[in-house]
Amino acid sequence: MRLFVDGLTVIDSTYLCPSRGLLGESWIVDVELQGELNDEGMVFDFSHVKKTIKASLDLHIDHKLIVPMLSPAANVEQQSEEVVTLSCESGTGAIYVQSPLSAYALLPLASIDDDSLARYLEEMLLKLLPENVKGLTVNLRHETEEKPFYHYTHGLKLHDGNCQRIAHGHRSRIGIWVDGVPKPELEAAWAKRWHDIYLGSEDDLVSSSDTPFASNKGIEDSLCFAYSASQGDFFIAVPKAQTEIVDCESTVECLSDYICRQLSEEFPEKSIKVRAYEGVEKGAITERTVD
Ligand SMILES: Nc1nc2c(c(=O)[nH]1)N=C([C@H](O)[C@H](O)COP(=O)(O)OP(=O)(O)OP(=O)(O)O)CN2
Repeated sequence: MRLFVDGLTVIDSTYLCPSRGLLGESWIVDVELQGELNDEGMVFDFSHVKKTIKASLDLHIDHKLIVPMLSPAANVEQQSEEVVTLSCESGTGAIYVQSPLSAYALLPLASIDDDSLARYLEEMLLKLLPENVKGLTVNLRHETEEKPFYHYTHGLKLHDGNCQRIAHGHRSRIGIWVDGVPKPELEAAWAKRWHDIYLGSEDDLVSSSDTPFASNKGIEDSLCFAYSASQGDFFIAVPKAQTEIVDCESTVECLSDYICRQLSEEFPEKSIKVRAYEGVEKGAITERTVD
């Protein structure tokens, strides 16, 4: 017997890609369980499927920086029991991160893609399921709607949960209307501008000398951001060309307002509406009207 749950949860994380650097991603998770019926006539109660699998994904993968430990490009050093540093000479420049250990998912994989991550999750999650469940298939998918989107990585220092982690991210669609008319060309322009971007707040920008990376290779071509939050101290250095400094926090409300403000400057006589997503099926709307 096979049991399925589509769209069980969404993983919003960032992974290290040796060629493209830090990639914010949102994976919609579908699962299929293969097994025998238990005394209740079920393979596994849906509510337990949801709780068990979501809890494990939240603990081990969601809102983390996912690092393929078997890639020669990923250098991970444990500074103390709690603090870990990542260095990577990526195709887009040098990347350095220092965070609490809990902000990383250090996986025994050579690279991260939908397939390798799904196979890893199958192995990890099957161990949590009852004995009558003999197999598990995980399918990781993305939104299919044909709309421009960007991959962004960020951290919310003021968030009291896991969004404070300095390198987690999302794959996010963007909708723009000018005087009520949809503008696919502006949506595409923002998707291009924020393609594989790190969004750092102006308030968190620091000199490299105020980070543990001061003398690291390629640091002169990087921008550094740092802050302390309830989970610990966070530092990141990202290639300048892959970074945009925003004059606000990077909550989706502030980002949609930021995009709207920039468009209002570009089109001062026009009414603007921005619908910015944070991952899948959620986000914020900002509207500026002119009389
Ligand atoms: N109003 C807002 N709320 C939150 C924002 C935000 O910008 N505006 N941002 C975040 C985080 O950045 C986070 O990455 C969002 O992830 P989300 O999946 O929604 O968070 P949860 O893990 O709590 O939700 P689940 O989907 O149940 O995993 C948080 N909030």
